[in-house]
Amino acid sequence: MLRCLPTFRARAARAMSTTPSLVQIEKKDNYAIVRLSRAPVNSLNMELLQAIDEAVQSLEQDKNIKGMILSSTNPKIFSAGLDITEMYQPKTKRLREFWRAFQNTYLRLYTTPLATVAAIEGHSPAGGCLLAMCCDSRVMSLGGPLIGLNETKLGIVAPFWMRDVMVNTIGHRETEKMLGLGLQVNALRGKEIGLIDEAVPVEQVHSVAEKLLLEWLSIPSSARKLTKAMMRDETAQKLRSRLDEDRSNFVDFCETDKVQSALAGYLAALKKKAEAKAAK
Ligand SMILES: CC/C=C\CCC/C=C/C(=O)SCCNC(=O)CCNC(=O)[C@H](O)C(C)(C)COP(=O)(O)OP(=O)(O)OC[C@H]1O[C@@H](n2cnc3c(N)ncnc32)[C@H](O)[C@@H]1OP(=O)(O)O
Repeated sequence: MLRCLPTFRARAARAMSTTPSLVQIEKKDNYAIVRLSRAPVNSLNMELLQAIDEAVQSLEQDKNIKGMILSSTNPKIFSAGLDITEMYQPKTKRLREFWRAFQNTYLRLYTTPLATVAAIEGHSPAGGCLLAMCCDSRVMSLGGPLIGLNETKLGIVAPFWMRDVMVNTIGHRETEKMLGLGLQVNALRGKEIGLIDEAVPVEQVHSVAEKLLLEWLSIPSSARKLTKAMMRDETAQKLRSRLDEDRSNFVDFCETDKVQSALAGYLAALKKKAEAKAAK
């Protein structure tokens, strides 16, 4: 048994060195850069959601770390939102675990005492937009990338807590339009409506994100954390008190024929677009 141990350890080490990590953490002096790293588009499957949750939790436990920049290893895509293949033709048990992972990741990121800034270089639809909105500030690159909650365009409905976070960020009327019409906007329009704090050329996204983070970190820490809690706890508590009900609503909705056929159509359209791109 003891003789097996080094072999087992060597295998585990090899596996760890070859399995790409879904989230990369780079620690700086008193903050970390957390890069989503699930090719090709950082679609949020259960494992990526759990990895984000664990990454934030581990940074919260590190006494030297006071803040984080949430970013992507893919400069063209921040995150494509929830992985649609998790919701299409699902197994109920996995679907339930997937939604719980989404709820947990939202609650962790929205209420973390760390100061958080989203550095958005590329597209950020739906669940990607939620991750960005959970941060204290958002910097986005000018030009092509779009951000927004586009769920209605897919024929699905965002849960109340995604709506609440958007209302807290851009107000009721703008949310009504963005959410109802499934709109995605570029950085300039995002800045006009308060969804984005800074719209800058792509090469400046990280330096401006760092500047914003340092501004948050210049505030006396306990005052900053208590104020964040005061602003956000009520919204988070609304979901905490209804976790199971929200999950049941999602699972029931997702498993309807109507939603399954909408997801099938959307996946087929994505595939067709990808094939046309590859053929060029
Ligand atoms: C029932 C549910 C009820 C309630 C849930 C409410 C909450 C839902 C939240 C969500 O997040 S839903 C997901 C919404 N996301 C989107 O609409 C984004 C869809 N994707 C795109 O628009 C584009 O892919 C892009 C992100 C702009 C990137 O474009 P690009 O041209 O760079 O890549 P391409 O489109 O070719 O995609 C590459 C590859 O990735 C697959 N893909 C893309 N997005 C997703 C996704 N969200 N889930 C799963 N897979 C995705 C795409 O099909 C291609 O795959 P292929 O290479 O195998 O063809």
